[in-house]
Amino acid sequence: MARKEQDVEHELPPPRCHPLLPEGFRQLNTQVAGHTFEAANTEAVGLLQDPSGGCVLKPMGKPECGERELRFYESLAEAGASGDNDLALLRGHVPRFYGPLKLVVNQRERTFLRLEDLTLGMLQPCVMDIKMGKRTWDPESSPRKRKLEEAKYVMCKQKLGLCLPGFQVYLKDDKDPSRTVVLRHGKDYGKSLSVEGFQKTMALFFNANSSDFRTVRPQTEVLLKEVLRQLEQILTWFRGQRLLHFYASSLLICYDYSRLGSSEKSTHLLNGHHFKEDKPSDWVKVRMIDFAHVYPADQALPDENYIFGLNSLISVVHAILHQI
Ligand SMILES: Nc1ncnc2c1ncn2[C@@H]1O[C@H](COP(=O)(O)OP(=O)(O)OP(=O)(O)O)[C@@H](O)[C@H]1O
Ligand SMILES: O=P(O)(O)O[C@@H]1[C@H](O)[C@H](O)[C@@H](OP(=O)(O)O)[C@H](OP(=O)(O)O)[C@H]1O
Repeated sequence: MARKEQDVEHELPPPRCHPLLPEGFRQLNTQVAGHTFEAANTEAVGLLQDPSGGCVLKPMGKPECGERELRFYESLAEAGASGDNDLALLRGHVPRFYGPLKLVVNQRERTFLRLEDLTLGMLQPCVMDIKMGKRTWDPESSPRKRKLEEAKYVMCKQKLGLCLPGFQVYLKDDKDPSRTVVLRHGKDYGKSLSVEGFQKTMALFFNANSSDFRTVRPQTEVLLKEVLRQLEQILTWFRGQRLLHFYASSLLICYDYSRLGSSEKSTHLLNGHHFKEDKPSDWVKVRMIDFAHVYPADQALPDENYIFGLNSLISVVHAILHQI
């Protein structure tokens, strides 16, 4: 049966401008936050998708930010070759990196970072970008940038060490359960959230408010437990490392709504053979993204700023799990 879908919220509309892109590439229509294409400014560039390569392409933006992010991914690649150190262990928590690529976009050559598409294979991708830490300005920020950052997302950021620049979620339409709706919100919504609003939004994102408990609940529980498992692994990494401090970096939580509806083991077709598979990590991904402001750790101290946000996030997800 054909799936019926409908957009219900339009604060964060799907991209409607038409940048000149090289053949085979398209705008990443699951991009929920960050720098985007703009109809009136051909210099503004968002993320691209290379559907044949299974990757997304992130433009290197402001020179110092782009260079820092490239160096970060390159240092991880080098560490990977040399084994079991903190940098090598971090590779499991970030998208795979396939190197830089020059592309001509809007008639100008730009460099992109090729990254694993975290939504790859998801039929109905739910995506949430959560920016981590009370402090989102880096050690080289001007007093002006620092002030700007401190004035944003104030209600959540200062209490939880978290803020919500954007998300999209598939939901069952309350009025017509045979329909699925897509809800998208951007940074204006995130900036308006109180702590309570943040908690409610998280529950909504995990489809944990659904009145359709009988069918949805078992898989919602699987989803929440898997998110917690991946968050705990990231926390373990942060507790052990003294190398890096992450400012204005995000966690991207992605899951496939189409896997939420059934608690039965799903069967997939591979090379004509059906096989059973029920690995939540296949359809739930929590990864660190956005490394434009990663710095060597000050005095080799742990990144308490990030750890504080991560602990809050774990508490919020735990509370949702216990209330379903
Ligand atoms: N590896 C990925 N796979 C899938 N989607 C991604 C990936 N990386 C980024 N995205 C999407 O792109 C968005 C923006 O990513 P990112 O935060 O890296 O960009 P940015 O322009 O540096 O953001 P900011 O303006 O906060 O600095 C994310 O919210 C997410 O929707
Ligand atoms: O959340 P908002 O209000 O969108 O604010 C943006 C956010 O802080 C981004 O992280 C930052 O990009 P960088 O991380 O690349 O600095 C961007 O700076 P910019 O406008 O100078 O690009 C800000 O505008």
